[in-house]
Amino acid sequence: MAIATSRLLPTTTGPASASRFTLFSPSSVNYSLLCRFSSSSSVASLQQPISLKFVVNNKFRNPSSLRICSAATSSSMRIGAPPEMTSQASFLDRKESGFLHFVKYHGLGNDFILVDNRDSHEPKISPEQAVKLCDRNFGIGADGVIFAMPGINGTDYTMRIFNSDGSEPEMCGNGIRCLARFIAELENLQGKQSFTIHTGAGLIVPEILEDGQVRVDMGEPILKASDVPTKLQPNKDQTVVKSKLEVDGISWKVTCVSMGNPHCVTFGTEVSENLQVDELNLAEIGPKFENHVMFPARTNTEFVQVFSPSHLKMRVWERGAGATLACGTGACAVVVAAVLEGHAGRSCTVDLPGGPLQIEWREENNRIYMTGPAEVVFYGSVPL
Ligand SMILES: N[C@H](CCC[C@H](N)C(=O)O)C(=O)O
Repeated sequence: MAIATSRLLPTTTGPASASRFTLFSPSSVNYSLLCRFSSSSSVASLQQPISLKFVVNNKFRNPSSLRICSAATSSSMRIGAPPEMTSQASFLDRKESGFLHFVKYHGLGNDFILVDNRDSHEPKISPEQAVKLCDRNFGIGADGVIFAMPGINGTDYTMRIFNSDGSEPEMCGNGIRCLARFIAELENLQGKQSFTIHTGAGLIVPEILEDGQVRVDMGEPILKASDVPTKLQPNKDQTVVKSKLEVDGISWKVTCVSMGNPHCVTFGTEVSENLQVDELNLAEIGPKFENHVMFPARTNTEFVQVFSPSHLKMRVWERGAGATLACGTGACAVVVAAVLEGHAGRSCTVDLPGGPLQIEWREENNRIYMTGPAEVVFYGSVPL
């Protein structure tokens, strides 16, 4: 009997006895469950279907039985999967109509709903549906929805992505690492793999490494002001490096870089270059950069602190997603800006709130390489 281990993650912060769990069961079946909570001796016997959210350490492939070891309880619980779940068919093969079957992934906490869209170049859901599904209270909760689609012009696959506000960006660094791992799972591929992915930023090549991390050739940075795009007055070489941007009466020094999507990188203001990023009120200042008139396509904004020429710390306010725990294209733009402004070398560790990324801007080919994790959070189905 296959035992898939998992951990319960209470989705509420209330006392353990009040923990509520949400499972997106791969079908409409819910589970009845007997729960013992460590904070009370009474056994809460819940006969009506409730649901659980759990992190499945193994693939949800043959869950003839699941042992649930709850973080909220000291005891383990056993639930039986409904009959149809015990077939060899993997959850990933489910195709019931009227439901969206998805896998939730995250790259350093920048989280996405991944959809197997290999049968069509048309996304399975609309931007409006993506907004609803990304809602962290009324939906699944995510920074965006990513579609694995058939390749174009000889690439293995195509990636399209909707931000949580429904807008469609050209590229997503953390997202393409998650997409690579998702594709490997769909194709049942183990070990080192690399894929050619057509994106709005052109050809991107993620490679799954032996240790499960993903290294991505993110292509070349775009520095020409009109291509970022930004309306800021460019320097003689058409780039915007350490230029002045007025936001709410404060003069920021910014460098603008596109990784297929626009980025405005700042290390500080005209008055103080030594930014303490943890002190920033992103919710207050982020939207003013994102929607600034100088960025006709809006912009992602990265606020950077320099620890050393090879160690940077950043926080990000993303276009169409707000403050996220990580931004892969943003980390790449940050290293480019740090080199151009003379703060750092071409190989850096970039600390993000969700964890570190390794970024290298190679001089010999002008391409940027990003290395970082991509993890499954849970599998689910949601009625459309
Ligand atoms: N919100 C971004 C797309 C996602 C980028 C970020 N999540 C990454 O990892 O690169 C934009 O509208 O350009």
